[in-house]
Amino acid sequence: MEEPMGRRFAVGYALASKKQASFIRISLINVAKEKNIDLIKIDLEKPLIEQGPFDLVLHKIYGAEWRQQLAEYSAKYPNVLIIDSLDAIERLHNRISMLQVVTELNVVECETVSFGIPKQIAVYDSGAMEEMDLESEGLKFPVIAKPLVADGSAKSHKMSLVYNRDGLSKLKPPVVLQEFVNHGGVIFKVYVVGEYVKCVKRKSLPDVNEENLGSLKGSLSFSQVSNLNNVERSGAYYRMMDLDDGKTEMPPMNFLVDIARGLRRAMGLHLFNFDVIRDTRIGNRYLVIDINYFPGYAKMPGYEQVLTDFFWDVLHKKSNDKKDVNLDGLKQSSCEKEVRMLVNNTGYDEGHDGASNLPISPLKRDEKENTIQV
Ligand SMILES: Nc1ncnc2c1ncn2[C@@H]1O[C@H](COP(=O)(O)OP(=O)(O)OP(=O)(O)O)[C@@H](O)[C@H]1O
Ligand SMILES: O=P(O)(O)O[C@H]1[C@H](OP(=O)(O)O)[C@@H](OP(=O)(O)O)[C@@H](O)[C@@H](O)[C@@H]1OP(=O)(O)O
Ligand SMILES: [Mg+2]
Ligand SMILES: [Mg+2]
Repeated sequence: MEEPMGRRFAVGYALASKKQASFIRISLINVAKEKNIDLIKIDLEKPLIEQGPFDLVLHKIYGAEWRQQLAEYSAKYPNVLIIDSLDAIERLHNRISMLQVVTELNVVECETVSFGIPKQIAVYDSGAMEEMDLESEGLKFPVIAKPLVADGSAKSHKMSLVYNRDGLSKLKPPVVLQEFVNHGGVIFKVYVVGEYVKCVKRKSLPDVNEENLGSLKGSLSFSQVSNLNNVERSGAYYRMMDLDDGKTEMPPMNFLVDIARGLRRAMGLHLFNFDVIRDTRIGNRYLVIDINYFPGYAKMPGYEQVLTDFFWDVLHKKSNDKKDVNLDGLKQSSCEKEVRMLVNNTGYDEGHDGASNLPISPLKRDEKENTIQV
């Protein structure tokens, strides 16, 4: 049912100051305002329960205390929407569980494009690292070593490209050792906002020539752009990273939309992006290498409208794309044959949300958690 004329909605946001500075721009506040949506800062110094009331809480804050605050808030205001559930978000804090979900999505009968994840293993301590036999794990040098924990800390973005055993010995477990896949120095970042999907290409690590491996020293450390300081993260930086070479072919959009939809449902999340590379050995094989909760949306041109539309949709409990929610039948094929995204080997059948095992219906409230189902 439509809200009465003039009804305003309060969206509370709980964000770290860096995130707030990049995301809550005056332009976003104004576009939202035009749609009767007021964006209101949640004061993290005060108990959440004393603030609001909000129709929707948007957050990128972690930890037991915040979890408790959200639970109390939901209990006091059973109708508040919390986007997204902390349990669902926290699956992304471990680089194994983060990508596991990708392997549980299945594209049936698509001959032209395929997707997956690079081979990877977690190493939990130095002893295990010393004994590590990459080959028996199905890996070979070079590998990329990533902190197992991906909690947004500076540490969690510190990576190394490891060329040989010497490089392995310098790593500080727990880490994930991931197959380094040559991908032509281009990464595709796929931004998801509910049902909206946008792909951009950026510069990535250059290919490694295996013939040169012997001459390279143990490892090369680097850190991802998300932890550069504000000067380094200026517009000029992103212009430099944006790849407008005109020659890199984008992955098929409907293929990405299928993956995005599958991930959204399997993870029970609305706001995330995923990084995709094209395996140059195989051609049309795409690998998901990273999934991030509530990424840097402000880098998307027109993000104000996209986010406002999303808020409006969820606040009005409507779905733009009902067929998207109804998983019966085969639709939106990624290739000429029909493609079906299924959450397999989880025991969930169609019409279920792999993350919460609750039946899916269009943006319906989960009364227990005050989250909405995707
Ligand atoms: N398996 C891989 N093969 C080749 N290059 C990779 C691989 N994994 C990561 N990279 C490169 O390393 C970069 C950092 O990796 P990743 O995206 O996993 O780190 P992150 O710190 O989680 O990044 P973000 O800031 O997006 O959260 C990627 O953007 C890509 O350039
Ligand atoms: O800060 P930016 O705008 O670059 O956004 C980055 C975001 O940092 P922030 O949430 O602290 O802002 C990162 O979050 P954490 O992993 O560190 O939690 C991660 O999501 C990156 O992938 C985002 O970069 P993008 O993928 O969009 O290029
Ligand atoms: Mg990344
Ligand atoms: Mg990441």
